[in-house]
Amino acid sequence: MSETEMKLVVVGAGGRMGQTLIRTVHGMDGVRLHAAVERPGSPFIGRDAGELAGLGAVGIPVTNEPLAAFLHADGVLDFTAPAGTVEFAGLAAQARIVHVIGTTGCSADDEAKIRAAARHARIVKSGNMSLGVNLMGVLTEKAARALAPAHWDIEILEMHHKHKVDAPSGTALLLGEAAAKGRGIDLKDHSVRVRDGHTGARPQGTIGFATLRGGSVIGEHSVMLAGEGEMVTLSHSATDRSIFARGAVTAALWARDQKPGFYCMLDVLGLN
Ligand SMILES: NC(=O)C1=CN([C@@H]2O[C@H](COP(=O)(O)OP(=O)(O)OC[C@H]3O[C@@H](n4cnc5c(N)ncnc54)[C@H](OP(=O)(O)O)[C@@H]3O)[C@@H](O)[C@H]2O)C=CC1
Ligand SMILES: O=C(O)C1=N[C@H](C(=O)O)C[C@H](O)C1
Repeated sequence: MSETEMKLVVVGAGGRMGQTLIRTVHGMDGVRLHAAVERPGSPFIGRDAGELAGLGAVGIPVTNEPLAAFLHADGVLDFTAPAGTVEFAGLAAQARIVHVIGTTGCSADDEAKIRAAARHARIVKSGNMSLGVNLMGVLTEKAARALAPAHWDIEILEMHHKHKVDAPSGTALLLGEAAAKGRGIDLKDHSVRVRDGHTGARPQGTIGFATLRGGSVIGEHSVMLAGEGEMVTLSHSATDRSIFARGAVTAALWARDQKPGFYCMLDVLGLN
């Protein structure tokens, strides 16, 4: 075990991403699992984090005490739920450590609290931590900019597993923000998130979202740019959650050398 290895805490350790993160930290150089956290009352408390993730015992029992876990750590990997993420951002600020946030579905109020915590913590937050989706964001921005004068329509389609609780996905919103940036407009004033009944014709300049849920789909996203008689589609398929976990660990290692502040994956990947 090296002294320079970054000591990481996985919060939401029993979740789909929590277990993937534990396996990924175990398999990557330069990092090691320092603690694993779940909420009080969780059936996972006290279980060995490695056994939970299918690795065999690693000697780290899951705890429900995040502050104690953060105090001697270098960073936190957080794919949980908005209320937990806001709490963990405050604790990461107290501990002056890195907080990598993959949690989606945060409200504007949650975002403001997370940004306030970034005065003391080094926070990296993204609706999608994969290299492929962040590249797709850059391509979407470029395509939207190039096609704006021709008034092509932009629609964003996503599909996820049946357990997902927020919509549109964080990725769909990230891609929508990229399209809006390319067009030089504010997404919140131009997005159409629901269509039902007699909607009337599509208002020009809007960015539409459509959401599908079912089965075990990890994450499918398409940006459709539709003109008269032709269409360009950019798409991304996630076939393994380790793409998000590897991105999160890469973000933690990058943020270790940054000043306190709020960053995104484009900063980490040098795509900004
Ligand atoms: N940015 C990205 O690249 C990605 C983001 N995500 C996002 O990550 C989040 C989690 O996804 P997923 O792993 O599928 O969800 P899961 O429901 O499988 O896992 C979430 C885990 O976090 C736990 N949790 C929730 N609140 C707290 C808290 N306050 N303290 C401690 N533990 C807590 C849950 O416990 P309990 O069950 O008891 O509530 C659960 O074990 C979602 O917001 C999802 O959209 C997912 C993949 C990629
Ligand atoms: O909940 C998920 O599973 C995922 N959530 C993220 C999102 O909301 O975009 C990222 C990924 O698509 C998986």
